[in-house]
Amino acid sequence: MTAQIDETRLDDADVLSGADPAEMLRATAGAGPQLREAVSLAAEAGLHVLSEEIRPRALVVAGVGTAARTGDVLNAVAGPRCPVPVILHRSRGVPGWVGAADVVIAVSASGRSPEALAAAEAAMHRGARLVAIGAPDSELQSMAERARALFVPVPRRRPARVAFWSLAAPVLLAGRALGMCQVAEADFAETATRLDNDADRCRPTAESFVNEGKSLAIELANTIPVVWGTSALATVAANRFADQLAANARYPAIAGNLVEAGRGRVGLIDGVFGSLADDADDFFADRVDSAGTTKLRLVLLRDDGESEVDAARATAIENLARERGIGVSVLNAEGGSELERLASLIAVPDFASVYLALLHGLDPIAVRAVSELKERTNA
Ligand SMILES: O=P(O)(O)OC[C@H]1O[C@](O)(CO)[C@@H](O)[C@@H]1O
Repeated sequence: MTAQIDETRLDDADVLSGADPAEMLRATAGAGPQLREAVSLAAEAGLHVLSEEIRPRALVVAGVGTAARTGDVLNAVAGPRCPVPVILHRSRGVPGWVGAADVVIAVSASGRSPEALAAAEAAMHRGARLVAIGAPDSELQSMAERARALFVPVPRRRPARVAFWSLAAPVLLAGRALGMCQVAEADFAETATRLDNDADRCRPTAESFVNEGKSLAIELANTIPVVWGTSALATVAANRFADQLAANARYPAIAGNLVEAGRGRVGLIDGVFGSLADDADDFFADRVDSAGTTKLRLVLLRDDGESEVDAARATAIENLARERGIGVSVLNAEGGSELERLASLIAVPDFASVYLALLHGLDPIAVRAVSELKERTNA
């Protein structure tokens, strides 16, 4: 059964502000200024000194949730020519092989996730070069000071997922200083401008028919989103979208790379949430409680960086889905640099996840289940 929705809610300013008491829309619109601020905070923190050091054997990005996504961003922007492996570590501590030849970047917006703190501590004991990124005056900052490590402050923003660019920029700048990726100052500036422009296009006062954030939310309403990226970079954006759909809108979403999708997951389109959902509609046609069945919606995040094979796969999967009556939304990356293209695939989906929450009358910030889980596990 699907939930009743009233699309006009999204074009009613009172409804939007009433359902968004902690102003998630405003926070989402601040992505551009946030990126500019993060670049200058990272410069003040002196990350450039890393360029004077010997290139590490490996770089470990340690953290959870949004903090961990920053490692995906570095990997995607650095691309396949990256001379140093970037390893994401999402549990406490660091991998057993980490030693003095490695760099550990501990990332935590609050500066207190047990995973990032344990990683910072382990890096200290193993003699690895530590860089810490997180809230000022936090446990992570104290630990960085004890270790005489570089520390980049991240202005406190709640929830942590809003701080995506504050966390990602210093990780990229550390990667650049270590000779792992090339991101020019102009790339950051142009990316911030793109984020500003996308925020303007998705602003609450722009009506649904001209507002891609709202229209994507409406397309996804009452569906199970399946978000596939056609390149490594687009896959980072796909995973970020799934994170945002879960946390902001409480929607389950499947995300990944099109290559993997083509090796098995594409079978979803023939299942009970795919083409069989139409038969279920017929079956329930006479029942009063039937308000339509939940069906997949395919979201393709496409990028000029995709290979010819991936482009052909994307078109084929799009057609297969449409032939089965499954709706498809396609977003194309725009911009010159990897960073800007990534941002172009993150900005509108970020807004869509917030508008989808508001469409259902859900506060996008207060996620009760997360708070309850933390209380019950003291985490
Ligand atoms: O970046 P932090 O503060 O370490 O938080 C890690 C993750 O934990 C959460 O707060 C959920 O518990 C996420 O929102 C966040 O990405």
